[in-house]
Amino acid sequence: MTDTSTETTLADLEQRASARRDRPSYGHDALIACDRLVRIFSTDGVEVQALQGLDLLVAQGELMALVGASGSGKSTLMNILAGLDVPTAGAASVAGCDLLAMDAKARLRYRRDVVGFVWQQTARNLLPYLTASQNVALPMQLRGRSAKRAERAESLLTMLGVAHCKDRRPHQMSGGEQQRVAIAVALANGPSVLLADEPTGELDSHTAEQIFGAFRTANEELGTTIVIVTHDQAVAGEVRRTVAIRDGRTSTEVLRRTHVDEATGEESVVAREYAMLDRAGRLQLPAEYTQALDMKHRVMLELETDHIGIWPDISSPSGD
Ligand SMILES: Nc1ncnc2c1ncn2[C@@H]1O[C@H](COP(=O)(O)OP(=O)(O)OP(=O)(O)O)[C@@H](O)[C@H]1O
Repeated sequence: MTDTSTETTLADLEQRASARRDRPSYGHDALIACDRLVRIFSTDGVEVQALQGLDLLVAQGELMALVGASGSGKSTLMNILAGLDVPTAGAASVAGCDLLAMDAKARLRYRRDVVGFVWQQTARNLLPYLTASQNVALPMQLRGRSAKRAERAESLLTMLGVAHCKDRRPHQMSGGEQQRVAIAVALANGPSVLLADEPTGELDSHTAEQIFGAFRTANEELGTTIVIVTHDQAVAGEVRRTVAIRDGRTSTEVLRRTHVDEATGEESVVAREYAMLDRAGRLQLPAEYTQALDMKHRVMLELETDHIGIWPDISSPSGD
């Protein structure tokens, strides 16, 4: 006699297929969604895999930082998100724009209206022969906006604390003032996302703090989603979420939340580090952890009710 209870019927298969179809896609509710992003550069027959299947989700209204060693892929990712470069494989979308499918016209519109960027080199952000106000008005002019350009430029400069620079050209401003004007330029057309690649790299720590304050103001007052690449630990420590990139992939993430002591009412920021788990179940263990326990090619796993234990392979003493 056959056991019909374990048999899969055609109806079961159809139901499973339709459940898979109806499942929300990866990152469907995120403003920025990078899914297994790959970028390979080929120069003189040598291939460099700058991004090796990077996953990243950023929610609307977030202010977050990206950190990582030199060469880990941060600028490559930023250039892709800025619409200046195209990934080799994977998927990436920002505010509903598919970054792999845009034609030249859509790409231009994307760079003008959807994203704003601030670069490390202060000189790259502003035109030297225009005043601060004219620099901020320029993106609006290029978009064909004729009314209230000067008014909006002035209100952005005021919001970022550099109204006193409105009639000055870049060489008449300090590095910090130039970067704050650069943030105003990036915000001119009301982008959904502001990207900043090492915006405080050329500045001292006090000025860097002021620049970070300007990003926070933009985030809080305009609701702009902001992603900042930084080497600056002080900047990274100011945001709620810092994602670390290692070898072209997101590896760990630090989340910070405000804790209020019940007895004293005192507020403190509690930071917690997490490892990233991708959809295939891959986990990157921090090198310090694996080295401390001499974990090499294999580890033992055990599923407990509320956690998974990971042990070194004791079957061979060296783990080899
Ligand atoms: N246009 C290019 N052609 C060839 N290789 C490139 C190119 N751009 C980046 N790379 C390589 O890709 C890898 C990642 O570079 P990327 O500039 O994204 O790193 P990064 O994390 O921004 O580094 P840094 O902090 O030093 O700016 C590096 O190995 C780099 O040499």
